[in-house]
Amino acid sequence: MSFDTQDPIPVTVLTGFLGSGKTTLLNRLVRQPAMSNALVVINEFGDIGLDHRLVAQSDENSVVEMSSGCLCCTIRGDLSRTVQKTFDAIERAGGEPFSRVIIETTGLADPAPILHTLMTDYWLAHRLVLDGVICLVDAASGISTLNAHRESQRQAAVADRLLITKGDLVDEERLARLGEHLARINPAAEQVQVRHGQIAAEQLTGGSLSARQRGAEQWLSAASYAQVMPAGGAAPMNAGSLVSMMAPASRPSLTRHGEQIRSFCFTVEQPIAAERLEDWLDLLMSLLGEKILRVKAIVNVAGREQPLALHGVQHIFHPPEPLPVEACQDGISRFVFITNGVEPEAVTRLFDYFQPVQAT
Ligand SMILES: Nc1nc2c(ncn2[C@@H]2O[C@H](COP(=O)(O)OP(=O)(O)OP(=O)(O)O)[C@@H](O)[C@H]2O)c(=O)[nH]1
Repeated sequence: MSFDTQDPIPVTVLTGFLGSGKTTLLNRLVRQPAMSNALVVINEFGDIGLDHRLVAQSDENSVVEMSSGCLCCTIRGDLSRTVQKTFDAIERAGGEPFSRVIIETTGLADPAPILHTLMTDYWLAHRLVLDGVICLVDAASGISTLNAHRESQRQAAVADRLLITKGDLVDEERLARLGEHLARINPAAEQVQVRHGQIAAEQLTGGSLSARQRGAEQWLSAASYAQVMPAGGAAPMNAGSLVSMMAPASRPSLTRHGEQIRSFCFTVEQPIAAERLEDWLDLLMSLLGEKILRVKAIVNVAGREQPLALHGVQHIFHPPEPLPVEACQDGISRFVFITNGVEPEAVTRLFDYFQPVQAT
C-alpha cells in the first residue's frame, strides 16, 4: 500500500489511571458526528476485555480491541499491525476511510512508550500524526493515585490536556488542590473538568502539538528505562489448599504488569445471587481494601433480565449500571480484577467461600 502520498491522520492517545473515566468518555465521544469516521483502538488489561463491549459502536470495524497485553510493554508492535489491518479492511470493503484514530490505553499504561511507537514505527509514523495526549484524572482519588503510582504521574506528565473527572464527588477545595498538584507535574497542560464523560469532540482534538512533541520525546527516553515500582506484597498463600477450593469455572487466568500488579479474570457460568455478589464484594473490599486497584464486571444476576456493569476503583464501587441484554448474551458473568500485591487466589477463594449451600 502506498501511503507516502496520503495526508497523515490525527491520532489521539487517551490515557488516565484505572477507573478515571476513559470508557465513559469514549462512549459519549463515539456518538458525536465529529467522530463518525474515527477508529477507536481499545487496549485492555486482562484476558477477558470488557471495555470494548461497553463502548457503543456504529460499525464493527470502528472499535478494535487489543487485550493480549499492555500496549506500553508487551504488544507495541501489535499496535501498528492492528491499525494497518483495520485500515486495509475498510479500504477493501470500500468504506469511508478513517479520518481520525483514538487509542485508549490501559489504566496502568505508561504512555511514553506508546508515543514512542507512534513516532518510530515506520507505518504508523507515516500514516498518523500525533494530535494530542489526553489524560483523565479522577478528582476523588487523583492526588493519592498520583502519589502512589508512578504510571499515573507519567500519564499526567505527558498529557497535552488534563481532563478532571468526577468533580461532582468532591468539594471545590479538593478540586483546587488537585488542580495545583497537577500543575506542578505538568504546568503546560490545560485542565478541563468533565462530568460523566460529557465533552465536545472538538475539545479533545485539533491541538497543535508540534512544540510539545519534543518535550514528550525527551521525557520518553528517560521513562523507557524506568521500571514499575514494586510495592509491598501480600503474603504468599498456600497454593494447594487454594486450588482445592476453586471451582474449575472460576479458575483465573493470570497476567502480570510489573512485579506486584496483577490482572486476572474469571468467569461464572451460573447466574449469581445478588446477596452472594454483595457479600463477596463487601468482604473483599474490607479485607483487601486499597490493594484492589480496579474491579470491572458484567454480571448475570439471578432473577434479573438485564446484566449489570460493575465498576470498582480501589475501595469505591460505583452504582451498578444495567446493560442491554446483548452485553451478556451467553449468560456468563465476567470479572476483571487489577490488584496491587494481591494474589488472585485470595479473591477467588472468597468468592467460593460464599457458595450457595448444596443439597446433599
Ligand atoms: N460520579 C462520577 N462518576 C463517573 C464520572 N466519570 C466516570 N464515572 C464512573 O467511574 C467509573 C469508572 O469509569 P470508566 O469509564 O469505566 O473508567 P476507565 O478509565 O475506563 O477504567 P479502566 O478501564 O479500568 O481504566 C464508572 O462507574 C463511571 O460511571 C464522573 O464524572 N462522575
